[in-house]
Amino acid sequence: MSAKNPDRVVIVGGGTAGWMTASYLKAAFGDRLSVTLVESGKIGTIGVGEATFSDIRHFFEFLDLKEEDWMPACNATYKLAVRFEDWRGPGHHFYHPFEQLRSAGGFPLTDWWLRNGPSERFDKDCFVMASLCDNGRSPRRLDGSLLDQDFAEGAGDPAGLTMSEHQGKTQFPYAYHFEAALLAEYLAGYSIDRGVRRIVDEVRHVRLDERGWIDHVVTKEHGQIHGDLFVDCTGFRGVLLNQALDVPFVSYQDTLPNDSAVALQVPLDTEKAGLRPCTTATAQKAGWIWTIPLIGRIGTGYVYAKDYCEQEEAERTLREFAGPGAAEVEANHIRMRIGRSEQSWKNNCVAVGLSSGFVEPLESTGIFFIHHAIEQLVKHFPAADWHPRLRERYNSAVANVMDGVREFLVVHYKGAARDDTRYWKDTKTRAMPDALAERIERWQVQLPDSENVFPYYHGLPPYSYMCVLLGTGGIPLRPSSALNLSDETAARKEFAAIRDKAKFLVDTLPSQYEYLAELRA
Ligand SMILES: Cc1cc2nc3c(=O)[nH]c(=O)nc-3n(C[C@H](O)[C@H](O)[C@H](O)COP(=O)(O)OP(=O)(O)OC[C@H]3O[C@@H](n4cnc5c(N)ncnc54)[C@H](O)[C@@H]3O)c2cc1C
Ligand SMILES: N[C@@H](Cc1c[nH]c2cc(Cl)ccc12)C(=O)O
Repeated sequence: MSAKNPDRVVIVGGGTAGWMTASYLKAAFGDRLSVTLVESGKIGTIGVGEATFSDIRHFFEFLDLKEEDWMPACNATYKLAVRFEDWRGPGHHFYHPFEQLRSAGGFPLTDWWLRNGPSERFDKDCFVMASLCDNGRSPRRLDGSLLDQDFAEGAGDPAGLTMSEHQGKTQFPYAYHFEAALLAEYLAGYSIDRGVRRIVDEVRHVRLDERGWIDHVVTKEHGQIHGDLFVDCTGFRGVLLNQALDVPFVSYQDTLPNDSAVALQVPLDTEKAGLRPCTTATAQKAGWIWTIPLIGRIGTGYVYAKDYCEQEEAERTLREFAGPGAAEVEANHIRMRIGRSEQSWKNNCVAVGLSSGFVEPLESTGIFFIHHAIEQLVKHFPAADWHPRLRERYNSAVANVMDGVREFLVVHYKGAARDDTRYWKDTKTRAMPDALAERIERWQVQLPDSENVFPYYHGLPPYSYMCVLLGTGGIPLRPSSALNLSDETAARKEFAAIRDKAKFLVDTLPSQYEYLAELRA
């Protein structure tokens, strides 16, 4: 056992996970930590991964990066919500926004809405963001100020807290869309400027010592690369953790059958088309299509289950959906490994990114998983004794985040009212994660709250569950019985205030295109 604290990190993989890890570790430990990143020049990155959680702002803040520093370089746009289309039935849409749910008389507005909502749109009645999305508004004014002082940036949040310690405080009003490859490139420049050594080469062998810990990796042209801690960012291959250290992979496929995707990058005249400030997930016969508006192009892709749809049919469906602008664009077909490694940290090897785990991008969680993993790695960084408790706590936090998100995604399918194809019919009878069936039973009598959703931190607050259940429409819900005896004056006032604020914001905010054109000028 080494007598010194580990201070040499070797990262294998140069995708979003690799460069997010390298840049964050450098920002955390500076020159006290040596970081080497090895990435193959021949094995491509996954090439997708463009929408995020709002928490990602803490990543950029930690690196001391402002929006004007990185957004133009990554063709980035704002994301106020996910817009779900055709999940309840043809022509229906609803939003899952970045906006705290208000209460009246001690009960969430959604309870009051179920009892006697002002309209058939719970999202427009309970959240201002739904109106901003419907009208293509920017979350910032042309002077750069945020849309509303209610969303004060970081108000009262001490700097440096991890995401899990932020949840439940001010819900920041937006996330981002960006070109994954451009972000990786930007972070590579940031990292190399701060002393990260980049080696473009393929790792051919992983050499273990007598304890089964990684002693070094052997590359094709740069020989042996030694280190103390090895970070596996090799994507779905899991070259270090799953292959060399033989850590099993726990599949989620029995509950989430979507295992394939086909993606297109469709050129876009942004000025002519405008910029919808949200990700769109449009339900299809055997899955759903994502639409992510970027500067200059639309990122779009069909996530589907190969047991219900051949890849040729999936590509045809996507091309028809994307329209003539996609005619000359090459399709990127992807097989997705759905699930997580049994443990993401074994001995002196930590997996971050697809090598650690992945679920379909329905709620844009891949980069959230990376960010969470890196924060937790810093929080549990080993000392000379490599205390196993640190690894155990890390593995538990990472496993819970992925298991919790998996459960949240299953709720989308269990709740989807549409049942027009074998795929959608099967969603209702498919296996569920343990305890979810009981949770769904309870939600039909008492809406989701902090006591009856997945019990460990997984990045999603109870109101996210409310949005999905109310939006998909397939699970019968009812308001708290206490409202039968409650005065609804306060709720009526709250609904009126939301309606008035939404109208004011739509009337006074610039379009997203107008704001970003200024930012890029
Ligand atoms: C269809 C799809 C849509 C997605 N959409 C989103 C989204 O909207 N939002 C989101 O947050 N996430 C999304 N994701 C997830 C996101 O793409 C990934 O989390 C992110 O790109 C991280 O990928 P990675 O760096 O782990 O792996 P990769 O991008 O696959 O990178 C792997 C790296 O390892 C290197 N490598 C592999 N083997 C070796 C070797 N032997 N030697 C040296 N180098 C090696 C490769 O060269 C590459 O650099 C999506 C994923 C898929 C599949
Ligand atoms: N911590 C997450 C939770 C969240 C709250 N609203 C949304 C909406 C969507 Cl589309 C994803 C995630 C979330 C965050 O603040 O990003």
